[in-house]
Amino acid sequence: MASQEYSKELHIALLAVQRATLLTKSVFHSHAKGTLNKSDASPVTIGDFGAQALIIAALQHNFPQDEIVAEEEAKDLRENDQLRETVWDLVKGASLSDATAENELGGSISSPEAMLDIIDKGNSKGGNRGRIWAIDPIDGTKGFLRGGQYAVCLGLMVDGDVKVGVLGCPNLPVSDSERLSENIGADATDAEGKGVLFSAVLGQGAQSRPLSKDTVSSPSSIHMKPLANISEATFCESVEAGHSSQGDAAAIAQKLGITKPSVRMDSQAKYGSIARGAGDLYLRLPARKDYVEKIWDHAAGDLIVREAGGQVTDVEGKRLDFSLGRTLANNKGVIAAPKDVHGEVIEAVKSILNK
Ligand SMILES: Nc1ncnc2c1ncn2[C@@H]1O[C@H](COP(=O)(O)OS(=O)(=O)O)[C@@H](OP(=O)(O)O)[C@H]1O
Ligand SMILES: [Mg+2]
Ligand SMILES: [Mg+2]
Ligand SMILES: [Mg+2]
Repeated sequence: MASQEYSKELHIALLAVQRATLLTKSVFHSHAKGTLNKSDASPVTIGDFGAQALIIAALQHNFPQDEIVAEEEAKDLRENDQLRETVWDLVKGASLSDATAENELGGSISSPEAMLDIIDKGNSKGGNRGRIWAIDPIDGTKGFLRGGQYAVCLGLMVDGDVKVGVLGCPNLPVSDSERLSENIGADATDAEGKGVLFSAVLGQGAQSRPLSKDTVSSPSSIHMKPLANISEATFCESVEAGHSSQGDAAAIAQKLGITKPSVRMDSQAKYGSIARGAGDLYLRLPARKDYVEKIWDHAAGDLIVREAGGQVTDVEGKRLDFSLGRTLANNKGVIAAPKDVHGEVIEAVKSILNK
């Protein structure tokens, strides 16, 4: 069989996300989390730094010419010896149990200094030319800290268009058929039956597979759930009220006749959940006028939902534009829904937001 376009990129992305996701799980279970507050008051942990180092190392080994846009930088680790050592201890011990898979990722990083330089390789400005990977080593860091939902996120853009996307969600159920419940955001655990990788390649559909400790497991195709009536929909939104205008979300739901309470969960696990039909809609309404969304918070999820039969736009109905640099400078908010009802949702969104 002729290999499909982007098959190597997908394979490496799956392995890299899997290895990094396992590192974040080990941080959750056995380490002090080394939490710092960044200048925007959001948290970053040793898990964020470690996962970013592992993913970039794997990309550099396989695709040395590619550029990388990643959320974190090594500055705090350069200034704090103890923090650097803690992250290094984690990173040097992280490997997939399958030797072939680990080899494909280039094996371990050689030294703490090399690790810092690797983390800082995620400083590309992004843009509309060439191959650029977008990495969010832990999306939903607050969810991660409280044992809720979070995701390790990786997307490949070529000339500003997302071609490959992978999400590692260790606290979501493996099963695609389990519908979302209200407490999934707060009470998630990575007990038996939990841990899933979502992926998509443009034009080739979307898939899920169980998170494993060695090589990647075999996939199942995922699809958004057909909605006979929009009023039956379950919609997802952010946990933090400050990230999304939840009063407006409730008004939009009411306008659409939706009576079920929203499911609040952190991270791109929201995109994965609707792509597999566990939920139906994702509403992310702009709350703070000055907040501009980052490409690493949406690249993989946008593609996975579209390849599962959904449409993803901003609140005005414009497709997300990943070609403008590190941010979605031309978009406000995100509305993701099955293709055939997306227009109806946008009309409701506009009617509430324009009031
Ligand atoms: N003010 C504001 N408005 C909107 N979005 C913001 C804001 N501040 C931060 N962020 C980014 O949101 C990422 C987490 O999004 P979530 O949907 O998981 O939000 S929430 O945690 O459920 O509130 C989170 O990603 P991580 O930093 O990777 O956790 C942030 O990049
Ligand atoms: Mg962050
Ligand atoms: Mg994020
Ligand atoms: Mg993050």
